[in-house]
Amino acid sequence: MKLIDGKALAAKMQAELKVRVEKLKTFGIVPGLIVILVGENPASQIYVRNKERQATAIGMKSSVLRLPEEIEEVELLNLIETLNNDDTWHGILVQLPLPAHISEEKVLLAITPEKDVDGFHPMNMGRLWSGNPLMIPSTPAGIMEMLREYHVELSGKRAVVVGRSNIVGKPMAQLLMMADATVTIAHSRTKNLSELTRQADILVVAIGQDRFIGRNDVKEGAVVIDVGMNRDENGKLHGDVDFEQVKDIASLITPVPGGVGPMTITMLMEQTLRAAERKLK
Ligand SMILES: NC(=O)C1=CN([C@@H]2O[C@H](COP(=O)(O)OP(=O)(O)OC[C@H]3O[C@@H](n4cnc5c(N)ncnc54)[C@H](OP(=O)(O)O)[C@@H]3O)[C@@H](O)[C@H]2O)C=CC1
Ligand SMILES: Nc1nc(=O)c2c([nH]1)NC[C@@H]1CN(c3ccc(C(=O)N[C@@H](CCC(=O)O)C(=O)O)cc3)C=[N+]21
Ligand SMILES: [Mg+2]
Repeated sequence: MKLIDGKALAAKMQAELKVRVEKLKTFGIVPGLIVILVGENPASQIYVRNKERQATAIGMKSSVLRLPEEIEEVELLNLIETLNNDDTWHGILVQLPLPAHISEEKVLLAITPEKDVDGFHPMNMGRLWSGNPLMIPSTPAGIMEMLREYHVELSGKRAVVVGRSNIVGKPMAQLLMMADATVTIAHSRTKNLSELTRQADILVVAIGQDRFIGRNDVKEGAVVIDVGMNRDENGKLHGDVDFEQVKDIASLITPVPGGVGPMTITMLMEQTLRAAERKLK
């Protein structure tokens, strides 16, 4: 078994991003990412702090707007409209999930697709699925970078993605398909899931179920990508894959933490930088 070190790859990419940021600054453009955080979700607080730290570390401008849980939907929509027209910000990210009284769909539609660094706007989703992407969701984008870095061959390989969310499972499947893998998407209603996952050369798991995938669910030599982030009662983080059970079966495997998570944040920075670089053209 070999570990896919997401943390190390993220650090390497950050150094490259820093050079691009400096270059852009010589043209008078400071790339900026603004994150909107509604309410007090403790997990979100951590991610948002990590994003701010990383943006600052590579020389980007970054700010977090912390809004009260009770904010009205229309206020949030107005704020997004203001940010859409503010040249300081090349990327706008609204941290999910949102409180129940705010429509996620309306909020995602309000962000101008050019600044939608998450790639969640229907136009960006549509562009990805039609094979002409503008912004790519950062978690699957980071996974593709990891597969590239570790020279994982995808063409003609059998890939199984477990989970069909708009932010991870679906875009992941499309990126793998664009790389010529044969892709199957599984979800909570899939029958004989284990039989399916055991056929995967590349197995991506994004379901939010603590250590759900075990030794009998993985083919010998498979590449296993674990997106899950599950915190146990002691505050310890676990993936959707039982790392201890699977590590000696997989040829390559991502740990949690230190795998997909750090790459997600770095790819967000990359998309923001790309949005800013487009201003030069
Ligand atoms: N490291 C990172 O950068 C990120 C990590 N995450 C983590 O990844 C996980 C998934 O996130 P997200 O995609 O947003 O989750 P969602 O809750 O939006 O989607 C979960 C998906 O998993 C499926 N699912 C749930 N239980 C099972 C099961 N027992 N068997 C098969 N499929 C199942 C669901 O099926 P159905 O559609 O039928 O309900 C659904 O499609 C979470 O742990 C999250 O914290 C998320 C984003 C980024
Ligand atoms: N609009 C929006 N965009 C997102 O990209 C988005 C979101 N909403 N909502 C929540 C999910 C989750 N997510 C993670 C980012 C980084 C880590 C990360 O850095 N994880 C570290 C550990 C962090 C820790 O210790 O808690 C690791 O895996 O090593 C994890 C999860 C982004 N998300
Ligand atoms: Mg979710």
